[in-house]
Amino acid sequence: MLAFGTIKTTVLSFKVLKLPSSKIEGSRQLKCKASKMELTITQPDDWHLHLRDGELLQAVAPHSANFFGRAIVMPNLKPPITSTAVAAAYRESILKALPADSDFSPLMTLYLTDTTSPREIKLARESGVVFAVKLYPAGATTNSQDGVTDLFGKCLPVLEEMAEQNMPLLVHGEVTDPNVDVFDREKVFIDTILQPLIQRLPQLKVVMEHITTMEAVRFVESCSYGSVAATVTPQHLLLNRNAIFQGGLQPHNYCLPVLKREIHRQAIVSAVTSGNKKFFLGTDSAPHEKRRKECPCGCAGIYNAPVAISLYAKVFEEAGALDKLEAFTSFNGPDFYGLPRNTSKIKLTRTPWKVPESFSFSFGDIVPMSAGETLEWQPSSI
Ligand SMILES: NC(=O)N[C@@H](CC(=O)O)C(=O)O
Ligand SMILES: [Zn+2]
Ligand SMILES: [Zn+2]
Repeated sequence: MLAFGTIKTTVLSFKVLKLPSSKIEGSRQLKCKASKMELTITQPDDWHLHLRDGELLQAVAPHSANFFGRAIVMPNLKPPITSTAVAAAYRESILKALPADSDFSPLMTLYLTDTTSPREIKLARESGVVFAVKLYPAGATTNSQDGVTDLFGKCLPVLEEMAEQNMPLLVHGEVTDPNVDVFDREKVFIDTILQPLIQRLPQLKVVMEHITTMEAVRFVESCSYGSVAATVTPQHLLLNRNAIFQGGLQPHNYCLPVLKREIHRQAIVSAVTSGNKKFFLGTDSAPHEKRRKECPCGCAGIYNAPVAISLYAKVFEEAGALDKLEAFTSFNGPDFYGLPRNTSKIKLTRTPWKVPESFSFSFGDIVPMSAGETLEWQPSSI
């Protein structure tokens, strides 16, 4: 796996110590010593998470519940979560999969199809358990075969109802036209779907999920605050497309949208570490069994739940922007969704720890992002 730049402990400590206290949200929370450093932040939420179902859900839910307060749970199960009733049942099974003392709160989403009705959106809003609707262009990614074939042709009444109900639309922003190069699919989606959509329905709240390009950064920056935002994954902040081919084919670095060139990675890092409130944490942690990744026609998706907070801290540290980490992990998301910020805190300690090569379960193994690597920051609850 590629690492861009090294962690410069002395430089970092110097930078943090030098920050004017007015620039550090709750500067008393940053305690620096020469060799050890500790950071206390409001508990983060994950605004894009795949928890799956069945034994996979049982296996992965505790990893997210360890340090995240809430998560927007993706609906791309088989069959997909297309109604509020099914979303409520799925929520119950997630709660059952959590450790007994967990306060983790799953925020459910509906999977938009060509036949979703405006009435379903009303039901979703009234339920209090559904917080967004997810657009998968049919064929764009894992379990998207029931997704939308023609957004403007089939879904306008539903989108109008969503705007009315203040129900956010979350988008997997890639076109599926096989003639469009796989590295250009996000950019073309912005030009042909997203721009026209926000022009047509400026009231609709849209989250561009897992952005991967400088064009997406610019698009989100150009939209007004509160109408369009973006989630950002650890992999799109830390890796460029070389990581898919480094020393041989690396299936555990394959996700969708696919990793892009280094200039795109840098644009995303600049955007999130600038403190812009339109960008927030969404891991897109997407577990697949090892044998479904390491095979011909392997699945897209990176399992990063166990390492995500450490990796985000690494990105902000390398950019000299640890003072902006908390807003990205814990404020910008709830502010955009109109939800309260968490009140509990977590601690990040500079305690190097080795990421397991894999997690073993009765049904098989799951390989996490950064498997076998040593990470500097270790989260713990307070
Ligand atoms: N990101 C991925 O590569 N895969 C996700 C689907 C998605 O978020 O597009 C999955 O569900 O496996
Ligand atoms: Zn996606
Ligand atoms: Zn996803």
